[in-house]
Parts: sequence; structure tokens; C-alpha cells
Amino acid sequence: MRSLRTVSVVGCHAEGEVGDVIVGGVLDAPGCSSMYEKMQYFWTKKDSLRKLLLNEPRGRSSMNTNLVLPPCDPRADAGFLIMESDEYAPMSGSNTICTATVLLETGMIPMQEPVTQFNLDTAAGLVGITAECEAGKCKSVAFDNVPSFVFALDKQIHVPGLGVVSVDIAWGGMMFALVDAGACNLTIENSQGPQLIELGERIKRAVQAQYTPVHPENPAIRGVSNFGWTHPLQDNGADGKAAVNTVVVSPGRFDRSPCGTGTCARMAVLHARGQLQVGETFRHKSIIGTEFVNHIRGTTKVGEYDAILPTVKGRGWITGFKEIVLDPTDPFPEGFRVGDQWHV
Ligand SMILES: O=C(O)[C@H]1NCC[C@@H]1O
Repeated sequence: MRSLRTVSVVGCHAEGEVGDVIVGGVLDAPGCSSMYEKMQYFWTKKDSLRKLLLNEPRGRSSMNTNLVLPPCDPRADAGFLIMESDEYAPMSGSNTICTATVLLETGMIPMQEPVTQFNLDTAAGLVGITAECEAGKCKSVAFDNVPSFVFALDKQIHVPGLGVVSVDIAWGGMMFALVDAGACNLTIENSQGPQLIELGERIKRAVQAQYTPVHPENPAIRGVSNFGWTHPLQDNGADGKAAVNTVVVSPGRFDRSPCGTGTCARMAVLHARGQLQVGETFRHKSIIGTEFVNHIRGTTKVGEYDAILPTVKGRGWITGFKEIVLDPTDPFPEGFRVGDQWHV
């Protein structure tokens, strides 16, 4: 067998969402002073790597791959970049949990039981990790995400073929448009999958055409890229507050996890509406019934915006160890997408 390149990958999922982790075979981005610059380097100069790994036949529509790199922030123990099907994400919750789990369980970051704490550098900023560890297993990963905030509540968006829809727009490490599923006569369940996907993508495109949020600290981060369907918040007393959601990840498939960045965007919206206070437990559930357990640590400001400091906790599991290769005669060096599985 011949190979143009070999990439070492540890397979992983967090609460159902695949977040494989590249641990070897890819060199660092040269001359960058931030993870955001490294992200831009890979996106503009090395994007064939993302396509090779995420498109078929090596990938599938519902997966992500993370690239571990040296950090730029001296406070961080490692850096990583997040590759998704249609973009590099500045930050991602499920991918942070996968990356932290792999770093600890492969020994790239020394595991200390019962708790290991370290920092990861991301394109959105520094993220603090607190991992519960026992007998060599990383049992849970809590991450202190970047400050999250609301751009607009109840933004009235005209959606072709549907009419006016009320949309909340918030940053949680990615830009989200959030819509109450009930307001569109939908329920978050697999039997309504096709409608949730089609309408979610349609509303997202309408938002993109009518409103462009810009991150005040990095104006290059602009525009909504993710759409989330929400169910109303439930108050379960001593067990905390809870809600079901599903995020439609581009180009049109469900996040299998409760979506960490979407969870932070939702907590920012709930806090802005007075429905979730600092310190209260918020259990966010996915379409497959998995859960992130979350809270707001405090509040701050980002530019002119009132922001929350969110913490998200979930679990990751290693699924395998793979050597990805590219034979020089393979006719699909950047893979391909097919209309049965991909919204092409
Ligand atoms: O947990 C999250 O934030 C994400 N999961 C896949 C898509 C989002 O990046």
C-alpha cells in the first residue's frame, strides 16, 4: 500500500456526538500568534485535510474532527482546532469534551485522580477543563466556556413560505439562531426529523439574509452558522431546571449531543429573560436523550453586551484508534457527499 499521507486519529464521542481527535501526522500552523490565526491557516491553506476526514468515504455527515496543536496562550496546556462538515468552529462543547477525554486517556495530558484541571486554547479563547477521573477513565468533563451573550431576543424574521418567526440570536462559542419548536407546530422527536431539518435550515438561511451578528472582540466572527430548536424550560425543583433541544448542524443534520455551544447560547437567553439565575442547575437534553449538566458561574461584559460565564458538563468515550491514509490513486482525495445522507 502507498499513502500520500497518514493521519493518526483517536475516535471519540461525547453524549452521542462524534468528535474524533487527530493526535499525529499533521504539522502545526507556522507563524501564528493565536488559535484563531491557526484556524484561518488550516481553513484557507489546508482545507483538504478537513474534507478528507469528514466527507465520505472516511467520514459521514454526523461527525467532527479535532486537531490537537501547541497552544498560543501561555496559560494553556494544549490547543485544538474544531473541524465540522461546513466550517471550522471557533469553539464546540461536544468536541471540547472529546478532546479533553482523549488527551487524558492517552496520557498526552497527565491524569490526576480524582480531578484533573487544565486549560485548552481554542479559536474562541481560553477554556478551563475540570475532569473527574477514576481508575484511568475520564468520567466527566466540565468546561468553563468563553463568555456567552444575547444579540437579540424575539427578532422578527420573515421566512419564505412560513411567515414571520420569532428568533433569539446568541453567541455561545458559535453563533446561534434559536426558535421554539412549538411556535412552528413541531415537537423535538425523531419522527419529525425531516420537518425539523428542512425548516431549521430554511429559518437559518432567512436569518443569515436579514441579520448579521458580529462578535465585538473579534469582528471576523460574524453571522449565524447554527440553528437550534428549543422546548420550554421546565422547573424540576431540587433537580434543577431542564429543557430539550436539538441543534441543526450544517449542512442539515442533528447534533447527537445536547450541543455545548448551543447550551451556552440558550443559558444566555434564559438568563436575559430572567428564567435562569447564576448557580442554578440547567439540564439540557439532546434528541437521543443524552444530557449536559450546566450552570452559570457569574456574569461579565463583552463589549456592550451583558454576558454570562457558562459551565457545561458531559461525558466522552473513546471508540477506536485509526490510521487514516490517502492512496495516490484514490479518485476522491477530498471525499464526496451524496444526497441520501447530505443536504447537498
Ligand atoms: O457541542 C457543540 O457545541 C457542538 N456539537 C457539534 C456541533 C457543535 O459544535
